[in-house]
Amino acid sequence: MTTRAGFVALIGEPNAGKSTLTNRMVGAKVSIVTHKVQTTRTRIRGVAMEGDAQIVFVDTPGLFQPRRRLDRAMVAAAWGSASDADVIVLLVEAHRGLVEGVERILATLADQLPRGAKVALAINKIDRVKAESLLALSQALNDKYPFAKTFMISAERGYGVDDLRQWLAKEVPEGPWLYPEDQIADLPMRMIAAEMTREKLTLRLHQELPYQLTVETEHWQERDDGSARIDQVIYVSRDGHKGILLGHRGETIKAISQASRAELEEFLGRKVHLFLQVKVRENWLEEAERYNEMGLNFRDGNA
Ligand SMILES: Nc1nc2c(ncn2[C@@H]2O[C@H](COP(=O)(O)OP(=O)(O)OP(=O)(O)O)[C@@H](O)[C@H]2O)c(=O)[nH]1
Repeated sequence: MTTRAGFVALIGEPNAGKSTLTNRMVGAKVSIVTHKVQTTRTRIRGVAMEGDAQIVFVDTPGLFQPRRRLDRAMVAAAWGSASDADVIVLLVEAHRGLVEGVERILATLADQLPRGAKVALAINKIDRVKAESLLALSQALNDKYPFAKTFMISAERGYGVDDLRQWLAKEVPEGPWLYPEDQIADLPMRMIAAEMTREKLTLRLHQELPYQLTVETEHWQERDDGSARIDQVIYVSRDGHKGILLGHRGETIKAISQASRAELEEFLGRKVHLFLQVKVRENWLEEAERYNEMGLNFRDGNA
Protein backbone atom coordinates (compact mmCIF):
# COMPACT_ATOMS: atom_id res chain seq x y z
CA MET A 1 0.00 0.00 0.00
CA THR A 2 1.31 3.43 -0.88
CA THR A 3 0.74 5.72 2.02
CA ARG A 4 0.76 9.47 2.03
CA ALA A 5 1.27 11.83 4.92
CA GLY A 6 1.85 15.48 5.49
CA PHE A 7 1.22 18.65 7.38
CA VAL A 8 -1.51 21.08 6.53
CA ALA A 9 -1.28 24.50 8.13
CA LEU A 10 -4.61 26.20 8.70
CA ILE A 11 -4.27 29.94 8.74
CA GLY A 12 -6.70 32.79 8.92
CA GLU A 13 -7.95 35.55 11.12
CA PRO A 14 -9.13 34.71 14.60
CA ASN A 15 -12.62 33.23 14.40
CA ALA A 16 -12.27 32.26 10.78
CA GLY A 17 -13.38 28.76 11.74
CA LYS A 18 -10.13 26.83 12.02
CA SER A 19 -11.23 24.74 14.97
CA THR A 20 -14.64 24.04 13.52
CA LEU A 21 -13.10 22.99 10.24
CA THR A 22 -10.57 20.70 11.90
CA ASN A 23 -13.29 19.04 13.90
CA ARG A 24 -15.22 18.42 10.72
CA MET A 25 -12.21 17.07 8.87
CA VAL A 26 -11.06 14.86 11.66
CA GLY A 27 -14.53 13.63 12.36
CA ALA A 28 -15.20 10.68 14.59
CA LYS A 29 -12.42 8.62 13.12
CA VAL A 30 -9.44 10.17 14.82
CA SER A 31 -9.98 12.90 17.26
CA ILE A 32 -7.24 14.60 19.13
CA VAL A 33 -8.75 17.93 18.59
CA THR A 34 -11.02 18.33 21.57
CA HIS A 35 -8.55 20.93 22.60
CA LYS A 36 -5.80 22.43 20.61
CA VAL A 37 -2.69 20.51 21.32
CA GLN A 38 0.50 22.38 21.67
CA THR A 39 3.92 21.37 20.53
CA THR A 40 6.90 23.64 20.73
CA ARG A 41 6.56 25.15 17.32
CA THR A 42 3.18 24.30 16.07
CA ARG A 43 -0.05 23.28 17.57
CA ILE A 44 -1.43 20.09 16.27
CA ARG A 45 -5.10 20.59 15.81
CA GLY A 46 -5.89 17.10 14.71
CA VAL A 47 -5.08 14.15 12.52
CA ALA A 48 -7.43 13.06 9.76
CA MET A 49 -7.33 9.88 7.73
CA GLU A 50 -8.59 9.90 4.16
CA GLY A 51 -8.06 6.66 2.32
CA ASP A 52 -4.35 5.91 2.56
CA ALA A 53 -3.46 9.46 3.48
CA GLN A 54 -2.81 10.87 6.89
CA ILE A 55 -3.32 14.59 7.19
CA VAL A 56 -1.91 16.36 10.23
CA PHE A 57 -3.52 19.74 10.77
CA VAL A 58 -1.34 22.31 12.45
CA ASP A 59 -1.57 25.95 13.15
CA THR A 60 0.97 28.58 13.76
CA PRO A 61 0.45 30.65 16.87
CA GLY A 62 1.70 34.17 16.71
CA LEU A 63 2.04 34.26 12.99
CA PHE A 64 -0.08 37.21 12.14
CA GLN A 65 -0.48 38.95 15.43
CA PRO A 66 2.95 39.06 16.96
CA ARG A 67 2.55 40.02 20.54
CA ARG A 68 4.77 42.42 22.35
CA ARG A 69 6.74 39.71 24.02
CA LEU A 70 7.08 37.62 20.99
CA ASP A 71 10.63 37.73 19.84
CA ARG A 72 11.90 37.49 16.33
CA ALA A 73 12.93 33.91 16.69
CA MET A 74 9.39 32.96 17.56
CA VAL A 75 7.92 34.69 14.54
CA ALA A 76 10.55 33.11 12.34
CA ALA A 77 9.73 29.74 13.84
CA ALA A 78 6.06 30.30 13.19
CA TRP A 79 6.76 31.13 9.58
CA GLY A 80 9.08 28.18 9.40
CA SER A 81 6.28 25.86 10.32
CA ALA A 82 3.85 27.45 7.89
CA SER A 83 6.26 27.12 5.02
CA ASP A 84 7.35 23.68 6.19
CA ALA A 85 3.79 22.56 5.83
CA ASP A 86 3.03 20.63 2.69
CA VAL A 87 -0.11 22.59 2.10
CA ILE A 88 -1.44 25.81 3.57
CA VAL A 89 -5.13 26.51 3.75
CA LEU A 90 -6.21 30.08 4.24
CA LEU A 91 -9.65 30.43 5.74
CA VAL A 92 -11.55 33.60 4.92
CA GLU A 93 -14.99 34.40 6.28
CA ALA A 94 -17.49 34.81 3.47
CA HIS A 95 -19.56 37.49 5.18
CA ARG A 96 -16.56 39.59 6.12
CA GLY A 97 -14.82 39.36 2.80
CA LEU A 98 -11.59 41.04 1.94
CA VAL A 99 -11.11 42.94 5.18
CA GLU A 100 -7.89 44.53 6.28
CA GLY A 101 -6.76 41.55 8.32
CA VAL A 102 -7.13 39.30 5.30
CA GLU A 103 -5.30 41.79 3.10
CA ARG A 104 -2.44 41.68 5.55
CA ILE A 105 -2.28 37.92 5.51
CA LEU A 106 -2.29 37.87 1.71
CA ALA A 107 0.52 40.39 1.58
CA THR A 108 2.53 38.36 4.07
CA LEU A 109 1.95 35.19 2.10
CA ALA A 110 3.15 36.82 -1.09
CA ASP A 111 6.12 38.26 0.69
CA GLN A 112 7.29 35.40 2.85
CA LEU A 113 6.38 32.12 1.29
CA PRO A 114 8.71 30.41 -1.13
CA ARG A 115 7.55 30.38 -4.72
CA GLY A 116 5.62 27.26 -5.49
CA ALA A 117 4.24 26.89 -1.97
CA LYS A 118 0.90 25.21 -2.18
CA VAL A 119 -1.78 27.43 -0.75
CA ALA A 120 -5.49 26.77 -1.02
CA LEU A 121 -8.24 29.23 -0.28
CA ALA A 122 -11.27 28.14 1.70
CA ILE A 123 -14.06 30.67 1.84
CA ASN A 124 -15.87 29.62 4.98
CA LYS A 125 -19.30 30.34 6.47
CA ILE A 126 -20.96 30.39 3.08
CA ASP A 127 -24.19 29.63 4.88
CA ARG A 128 -24.17 33.24 5.98
CA VAL A 129 -24.15 34.87 2.57
CA LYS A 130 -26.00 34.82 -0.71
CA ALA A 131 -24.41 32.59 -3.31
CA GLU A 132 -24.14 35.48 -5.79
CA SER A 133 -21.61 37.31 -3.67
CA LEU A 134 -19.19 34.41 -3.52
CA LEU A 135 -17.90 34.55 -7.04
CA ALA A 136 -16.81 38.16 -6.73
CA LEU A 137 -15.10 37.50 -3.42
CA SER A 138 -13.30 34.47 -4.80
CA GLN A 139 -12.14 36.51 -7.77
CA ALA A 140 -10.93 39.39 -5.60
CA LEU A 141 -8.95 37.05 -3.37
CA ASN A 142 -7.45 35.15 -6.27
CA ASP A 143 -6.38 38.42 -7.83
CA LYS A 144 -4.31 39.10 -4.75
CA TYR A 145 -2.68 35.70 -4.44
CA PRO A 146 -2.33 32.79 -6.85
CA PHE A 147 -4.17 30.13 -4.87
CA ALA A 148 -3.72 26.56 -6.01
CA LYS A 149 -7.43 25.95 -5.54
CA THR A 150 -10.48 27.63 -4.08
CA PHE A 151 -13.11 25.91 -1.97
CA MET A 152 -16.43 27.28 -0.81
CA ILE A 153 -17.28 25.71 2.49
CA SER A 154 -19.33 25.84 5.61
CA ALA A 155 -17.29 24.20 8.32
CA GLU A 156 -20.25 24.31 10.63
CA ARG A 157 -22.72 22.66 8.30
CA GLY A 158 -20.17 20.48 6.57
CA TYR A 159 -20.68 21.85 3.05
CA GLY A 160 -17.65 21.40 0.85
CA VAL A 161 -15.57 19.88 3.61
CA ASP A 162 -15.29 16.42 2.07
CA ASP A 163 -14.03 17.92 -1.18
CA LEU A 164 -11.38 19.86 0.67
CA ARG A 165 -10.25 16.83 2.65
CA GLN A 166 -10.07 14.66 -0.46
CA TRP A 167 -8.04 17.28 -2.25
CA LEU A 168 -5.64 17.62 0.69
CA ALA A 169 -5.19 13.85 0.79
CA LYS A 170 -3.99 13.97 -2.80
CA GLU A 171 -1.69 16.91 -2.19
CA VAL A 172 0.29 15.56 0.76
CA PRO A 173 3.39 13.67 -0.36
CA GLU A 174 3.88 9.95 -0.50
CA GLY A 175 5.50 8.67 2.64
CA PRO A 176 4.99 6.79 5.87
CA TRP A 177 2.33 7.96 8.27
CA LEU A 178 3.53 10.37 10.90
CA TYR A 179 1.44 8.68 13.54
CA PRO A 180 1.28 4.90 13.62
CA GLU A 181 -2.37 4.02 13.27
CA ASP A 182 -2.53 2.12 16.53
CA GLN A 183 -1.10 5.04 18.44
CA ILE A 184 -3.47 7.65 17.26
CA ALA A 185 -6.08 6.61 19.74
CA ASP A 186 -4.09 6.80 22.97
CA LEU A 187 -1.31 9.23 22.18
CA PRO A 188 -3.57 12.19 22.62
CA MET A 189 -4.82 11.73 26.17
CA ARG A 190 -1.69 13.04 27.82
CA MET A 191 -1.47 15.80 25.27
CA ILE A 192 -5.07 16.75 25.72
CA ALA A 193 -4.58 16.85 29.47
CA ALA A 194 -1.52 19.07 29.03
CA GLU A 195 -3.45 21.32 26.72
CA MET A 196 -6.26 21.70 29.21
CA THR A 197 -3.81 23.06 31.74
CA ARG A 198 -2.24 25.25 29.11
CA GLU A 199 -5.62 26.67 28.24
CA LYS A 200 -6.23 27.58 31.87
CA LEU A 201 -2.85 29.27 31.99
CA THR A 202 -3.75 31.28 28.93
CA LEU A 203 -7.02 32.39 30.41
CA ARG A 204 -5.49 33.28 33.71
CA LEU A 205 -2.42 35.02 32.41
CA HIS A 206 -4.21 37.03 29.74
CA GLN A 207 -2.20 35.65 26.88
CA GLU A 208 0.94 37.24 28.13
CA LEU A 209 3.12 34.25 28.84
CA PRO A 210 1.70 31.26 27.07
CA TYR A 211 3.83 31.27 23.95
CA GLN A 212 6.82 31.01 26.18
CA LEU A 213 5.71 28.08 28.19
CA THR A 214 4.89 24.52 27.60
CA VAL A 215 3.03 21.91 29.60
CA GLU A 216 3.91 18.27 29.69
CA THR A 217 2.15 15.37 31.31
CA GLU A 218 4.93 13.42 32.97
CA HIS A 219 3.05 10.70 34.79
CA TRP A 220 -0.39 9.25 34.52
CA GLN A 221 -1.38 6.68 37.04
CA GLU A 222 -4.65 4.84 37.13
CA ARG A 223 -5.60 4.19 40.72
CA ASP A 224 -7.48 1.24 42.12
CA ASP A 225 -10.31 3.44 43.33
CA GLY A 226 -11.00 4.48 39.74
CA SER A 227 -9.38 7.88 40.00
CA ALA A 228 -6.37 9.09 38.03
CA ARG A 229 -3.27 10.77 39.32
CA ILE A 230 -1.83 13.13 36.76
CA ASP A 231 1.50 14.89 37.18
CA GLN A 232 2.30 17.76 34.91
CA VAL A 233 5.25 20.09 34.58
CA ILE A 234 4.88 23.64 33.33
CA TYR A 235 8.12 24.73 31.75
CA VAL A 236 8.88 28.42 31.57
CA SER A 237 11.81 29.98 29.80
CA ARG A 238 12.77 32.49 32.48
CA ASP A 239 13.08 32.50 36.20
CA GLY A 240 10.94 35.61 36.47
CA HIS A 241 8.01 33.83 34.91
CA LYS A 242 7.98 31.25 37.61
CA GLY A 243 6.97 33.81 40.19
CA ILE A 244 4.19 35.16 38.01
CA LEU A 245 2.87 31.69 37.52
CA LEU A 246 2.91 30.76 41.16
CA GLY A 247 1.38 34.05 42.25
CA HIS A 248 1.09 35.40 45.74
CA ARG A 249 1.30 32.44 48.10
CA GLY A 250 0.81 30.13 45.18
CA GLU A 251 -2.68 31.40 44.52
CA THR A 252 -2.35 31.63 40.76
CA ILE A 253 -1.10 28.13 40.22
CA LYS A 254 -3.68 26.82 42.64
CA ALA A 255 -6.53 28.41 40.73
CA ILE A 256 -5.15 27.08 37.47
CA SER A 257 -4.80 23.63 38.93
CA GLN A 258 -8.35 23.61 40.22
CA ALA A 259 -9.79 24.78 36.91
CA SER A 260 -7.81 22.24 34.95
CA ARG A 261 -8.67 19.42 37.31
CA ALA A 262 -12.38 20.23 37.07
CA GLU A 263 -12.22 20.06 33.31
CA LEU A 264 -10.22 16.85 33.32
CA GLU A 265 -12.72 15.25 35.65
CA GLU A 266 -15.55 16.23 33.40
CA PHE A 267 -13.71 14.99 30.35
CA LEU A 268 -12.70 11.67 31.90
CA GLY A 269 -15.84 11.21 33.91
CA ARG A 270 -13.97 10.33 37.09
CA LYS A 271 -11.99 11.78 39.92
CA VAL A 272 -8.61 13.30 39.12
CA HIS A 273 -5.70 14.22 41.36
CA LEU A 274 -3.70 16.79 39.49
CA PHE A 275 -0.21 17.84 40.53
CA LEU A 276 1.44 20.78 38.84
CA GLN A 277 5.07 21.71 39.04
CA VAL A 278 6.74 24.76 37.52
CA LYS A 279 10.26 24.42 36.19
CA VAL A 280 12.57 26.77 34.37
CA ARG A 281 13.98 25.49 31.15
CA GLU A 282 15.84 27.91 29.00
CA ASN A 283 15.78 27.49 25.25
CA TRP A 284 13.07 24.89 25.32
CA LEU A 285 12.13 26.14 21.94
CA GLU A 286 15.27 24.72 20.44
CA GLU A 287 15.17 21.38 22.11
CA ALA A 288 14.59 19.00 19.32
CA GLU A 289 14.01 16.00 21.50
CA ARG A 290 10.86 17.60 22.78
CA TYR A 291 9.23 16.79 19.48
CA ASN A 292 9.75 13.15 20.18
CA GLU A 293 8.31 13.40 23.64
CA MET A 294 5.24 15.00 22.16
CA GLY A 295 4.91 11.99 19.92
CA LEU A 296 5.83 13.86 16.82
CA ASN A 297 8.86 13.56 14.63
CA PHE A 298 9.18 16.47 12.34
CA ARG A 299 10.34 15.54 8.91
CA ASP A 300 12.21 12.36 9.55
CA GLY A 301 9.28 10.22 8.71
CA ASN A 302 9.76 7.45 11.21
CA ALA A 303 7.50 8.48 14.04
N1 LIG B 1 -22.33 30.36 10.35
C1 LIG B 1 -21.17 29.71 10.44
N2 LIG B 1 -20.43 29.83 11.54
C2 LIG B 1 -19.26 29.17 11.60
C3 LIG B 1 -18.81 28.35 10.53
N3 LIG B 1 -17.59 27.85 10.88
C4 LIG B 1 -17.31 28.32 12.11
N4 LIG B 1 -18.30 29.12 12.55
C5 LIG B 1 -18.39 29.82 13.84
O1 LIG B 1 -17.36 30.78 13.91
C6 LIG B 1 -16.87 30.89 15.25
C7 LIG B 1 -15.37 30.72 15.27
O2 LIG B 1 -15.04 29.40 14.88
P1 LIG B 1 -13.71 28.69 15.37
O3 LIG B 1 -13.66 27.39 14.68
O4 LIG B 1 -13.60 28.72 16.84
O5 LIG B 1 -12.63 29.69 14.77
P2 LIG B 1 -11.04 29.62 14.90
O6 LIG B 1 -10.51 30.12 13.63
O7 LIG B 1 -10.63 28.26 15.32
O8 LIG B 1 -10.75 30.62 16.05
P3 LIG B 1 -9.33 30.86 16.78
O9 LIG B 1 -8.57 29.58 16.76
O10 LIG B 1 -9.75 31.30 18.13
O11 LIG B 1 -8.67 31.92 15.98
C8 LIG B 1 -17.61 29.85 16.04
O12 LIG B 1 -18.67 30.47 16.72
C9 LIG B 1 -18.13 28.90 15.00
O13 LIG B 1 -19.31 28.25 15.40
C10 LIG B 1 -19.64 28.22 9.37
O14 LIG B 1 -19.34 27.53 8.41
N5 LIG B 1 -20.80 28.93 9.40
